[in-house]
Amino acid sequence: MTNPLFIYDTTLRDGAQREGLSLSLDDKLRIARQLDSLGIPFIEGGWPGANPKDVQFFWKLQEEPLVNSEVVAFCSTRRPNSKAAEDDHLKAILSAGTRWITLFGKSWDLHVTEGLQTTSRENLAMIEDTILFFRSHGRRVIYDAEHWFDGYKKNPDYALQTLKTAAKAGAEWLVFCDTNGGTLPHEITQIVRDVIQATKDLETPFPLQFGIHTHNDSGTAIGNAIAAVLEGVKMVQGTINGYGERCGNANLCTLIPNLQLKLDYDCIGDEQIKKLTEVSRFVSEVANLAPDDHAPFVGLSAFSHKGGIHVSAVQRNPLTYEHIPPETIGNQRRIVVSDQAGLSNVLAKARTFGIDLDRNNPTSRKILQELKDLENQGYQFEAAEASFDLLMREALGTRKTFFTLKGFQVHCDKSSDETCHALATVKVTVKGQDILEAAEGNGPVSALDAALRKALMNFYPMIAEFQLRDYKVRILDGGSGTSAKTRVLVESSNGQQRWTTVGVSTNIIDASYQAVVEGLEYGLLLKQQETPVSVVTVI
Ligand SMILES: CC(=O)SCCNC(=O)CCNC(=O)[C@H](O)C(C)(C)COP(=O)(O)OP(=O)(O)OC[C@H]1O[C@@H](n2cnc3c(N)ncnc32)[C@H](O)[C@@H]1OP(=O)(O)O
Ligand SMILES: CC(=O)C(=O)O
Repeated sequence: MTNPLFIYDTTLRDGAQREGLSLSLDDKLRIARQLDSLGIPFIEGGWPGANPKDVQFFWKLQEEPLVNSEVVAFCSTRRPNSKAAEDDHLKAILSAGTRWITLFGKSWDLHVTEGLQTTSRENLAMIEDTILFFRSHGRRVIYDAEHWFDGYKKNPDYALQTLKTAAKAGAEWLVFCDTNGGTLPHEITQIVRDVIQATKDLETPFPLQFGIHTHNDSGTAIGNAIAAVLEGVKMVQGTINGYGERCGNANLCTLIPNLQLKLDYDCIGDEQIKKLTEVSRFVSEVANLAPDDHAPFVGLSAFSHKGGIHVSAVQRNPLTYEHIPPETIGNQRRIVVSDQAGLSNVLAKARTFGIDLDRNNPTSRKILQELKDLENQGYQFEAAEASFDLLMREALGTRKTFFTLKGFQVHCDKSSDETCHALATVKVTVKGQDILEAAEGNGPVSALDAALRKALMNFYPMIAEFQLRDYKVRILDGGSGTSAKTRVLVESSNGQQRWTTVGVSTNIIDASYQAVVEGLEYGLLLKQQETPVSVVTVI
């Protein structure tokens, strides 16, 4: 490593302080193993003693240790007017069995007097005593200087005393924390520069190393961390997907590529950085939070091209509209079709569907025109690529007819016990036979879906595997009241793949019907397809 930078992940501790995020013991262990495989040097696992789950987490890792990463226990300094050696909270930290402990202490005198309700002198004693206690038990200490920047701005002399106390007591890393997230990058630059200068001649048991821990309350967590790195800090703390207290922490999925690919620091291996997108999505899945499609580097849309001008150019040379090759961090380029499209979008999309289409084929323009006309009527194909694939096949005369719809009826009634019942009847022609089927459902769409499946099941038994996974409705021109147009997006699945179809009508049942029918048709088409097409998401 020529330019090492130590990444410190706190997803399992500060990340878990995000409102709405709750990780079970098993979730924490699964995430830790992913971070380990990513080669993150330090993983903060939690605060042993704060809750039973965090205690068990460390015990489990003692049984099956991580391979690449150091797991770190987190805690505060001892309580005021006590002894570290007699503090049960600190004993619980030792029992976690980690080599490294991260200890946070107060840098801001306001927190000492108001938060801890103690004296400035006692706070220094708490920092020193706790670090000496851990060192006497052979532990290595990272010192998180909580509220560093706010404390330094208000009372630089006292803030420096706290930091020097930690360094002299034997903390190996001093981490500047922007705990309230209110600091801006130019302030970080100046303060980090001044403090490194002010401590350069300090006599300490270990050579001093500095770190940075930023929060995103001002939207500058990434810029702040980079500013500190450019001033010489060698540890960067953050979380996967930027999860964390309030507005979150510095997002490691953004920081790592910036530091490694643009600033040439060695953070994780070149092969491991290719797993970043996968790890980001894995963590959001385990955390049960929808992934941010527009997240830099790892978001689904981070390398999606929608405007026709962009698509045309990016196909000639990706550098025209991409800041890095998406594969570097395991993401991929996507071409989106919409009313912003040009012929380039249509041709690129055709290729991903396995359809042979070129610029000189007059059908290409016809498809583009139809796309724009339908989008003008309210269809949205960027979210419903399966319907766009069917539209192309229709235009080219290659759309296969699995069944022909003759019509449907839906009855809904609400009984005196307040429950709603729906009954749907469908008429279809399949392989030359006319079929009439009826089914009930808890609503008109589920009744229609059930009746259609019943009608088709004998001819296409694979329909039993298909599921309607998601159903989204949007009113397009709300000002028109009950005659407004409705767009329905239906996501279907066959257990291995997912695809989305769209329907638009002034009647919500008709719009749903179009989307459900195309969903079934596309599922049947996929079963016939020899090679998988990229319109579907592999589950
Ligand atoms: C900047 C950060 O993110 S720090 C991490 C914050 N994370 C968390 O708080 C999550 C885990 N915390 C917990 O489970 C609990 O708060 C515990 C177990 C730590 C403490 O619980 P309790 O004993 O019930 O105390 P409570 O949460 O009400 O208050 C915090 C106490 O810690 C004290 N404290 C705060 N910071 C420090 C510090 N650096 N050193 C010593 N004590 C501290 C406070 O003064 C307060 O003490 P008091 O109880 O004597 O008033
Ligand atoms: C330690 C920590 O999480 C903070 O100061 O934000």
